[in-house]
Amino acid sequence: MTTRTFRIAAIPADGVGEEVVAAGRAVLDALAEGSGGAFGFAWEEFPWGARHYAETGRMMDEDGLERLRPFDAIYFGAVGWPTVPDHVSLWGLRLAICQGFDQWANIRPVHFLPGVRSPLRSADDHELDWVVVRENSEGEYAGLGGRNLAARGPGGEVAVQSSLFTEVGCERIIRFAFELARTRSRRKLSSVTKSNAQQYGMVLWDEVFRRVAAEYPDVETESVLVDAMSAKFVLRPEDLSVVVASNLHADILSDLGSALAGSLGLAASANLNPERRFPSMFEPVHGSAPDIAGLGRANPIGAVGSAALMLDHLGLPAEAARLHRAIAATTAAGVLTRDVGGTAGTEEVTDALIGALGTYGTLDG
Ligand SMILES: NC(=O)C1=CN([C@@H]2O[C@H](COP(=O)(O)OP(=O)(O)OC[C@H]3O[C@@H](n4cnc5c(N)ncnc54)[C@H](O)[C@@H]3O)[C@@H](O)[C@H]2O)C=CC1
Ligand SMILES: CC(=O)C(=O)O
Ligand SMILES: [K+]
Ligand SMILES: [Mn+2]
Repeated sequence: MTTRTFRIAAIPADGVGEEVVAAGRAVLDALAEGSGGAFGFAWEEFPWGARHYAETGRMMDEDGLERLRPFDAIYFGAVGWPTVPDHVSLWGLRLAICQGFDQWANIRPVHFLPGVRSPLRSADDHELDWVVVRENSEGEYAGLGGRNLAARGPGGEVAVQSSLFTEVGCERIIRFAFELARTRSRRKLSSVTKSNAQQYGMVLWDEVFRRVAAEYPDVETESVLVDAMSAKFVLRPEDLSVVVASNLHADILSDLGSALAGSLGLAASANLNPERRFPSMFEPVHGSAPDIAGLGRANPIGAVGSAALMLDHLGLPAEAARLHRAIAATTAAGVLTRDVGGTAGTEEVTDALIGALGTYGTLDG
């Protein structure tokens, strides 16, 4: 049998990023070992993050993007630590990679897991299953603006932070979301907007949504203002399937969604360059969680779910499904970290996931 070896760049970065990336790597290596040599991972780990910044003055090396470019995928933890201003660390690493590699589609699924109690208690019996599709290249995170102290003197500083909405940028993410909606049992796409207050960018977004929607008559659509959508996430979660939103709106809504599923520690994400001109990057939705970092308590499921999204992207859908089954078997067995009401540590959950791969994982995979 020939072995397909995938070259993966691991960037654990800061805080719990280190713990959950180690967990994800262990689970992926166990999966590869169980494949009987069909595939394997060649890892290279990059020590970028806040510690690297303290040593070098940079979050990542100057030639970082060039060095990452040949990899099949990037497996990322989380960036940010109290020693570095958050806007410096975020722009120096995660946004530098996402925008530098035109990873314009950020996929963030939310679903219930057996054995994990959602704060939406009445919804626990429903199949809650959404995908938030986040515009990941422009919008409110275009980095456009400036600060001007000189013009108005001390105490009068002015800052401008502009959003950029391009027709091309709106269309590609909205079309991507329609295509995704078509693959799901509930063919519905909800567009998140704020065009009542933001009369330029969000109105363009709405117009593109309506125009593209005409090409997908088989997909049910709705356009919902972001404030109302946040209420709908809580009150009518079963009415959502695919939700497409701007960079900022989807950032906020995806944290809300993962909290409603039980914890931020559960949520997975993929930063995709759909044209595959550049490597895509897979990371849990959560940040570096300085409040629990280093204690061995981080929930690894968001990072492991992100590894499943990476397997799908690498053309290994059966292996991705196997990983999802191992996650569900582990939570159903009550092996849970503290954030979801259990007592297990990161390593215990990781061991249970690896064990589940060997038993439940092979049922029909
Ligand atoms: N993509 C990225 O790398 C992101 C980085 N950040 C950065 O992370 C740092 C901390 O940001 P916060 O606002 O505190 O958000 P956070 O997501 O790191 O933490 C929010 C809350 O969720 C909990 N939590 C997060 N991940 C968890 C896990 N795996 N298991 C159990 N509990 C978990 C934390 O303990 C905390 O109470 C900041 O520097 C921020 O800029 C924040 C979000 C995303
Ligand atoms: C930066 C951040 O919060 C995110 O990418 O989700
Ligand atoms: K992250
Ligand atoms: Mn976020």
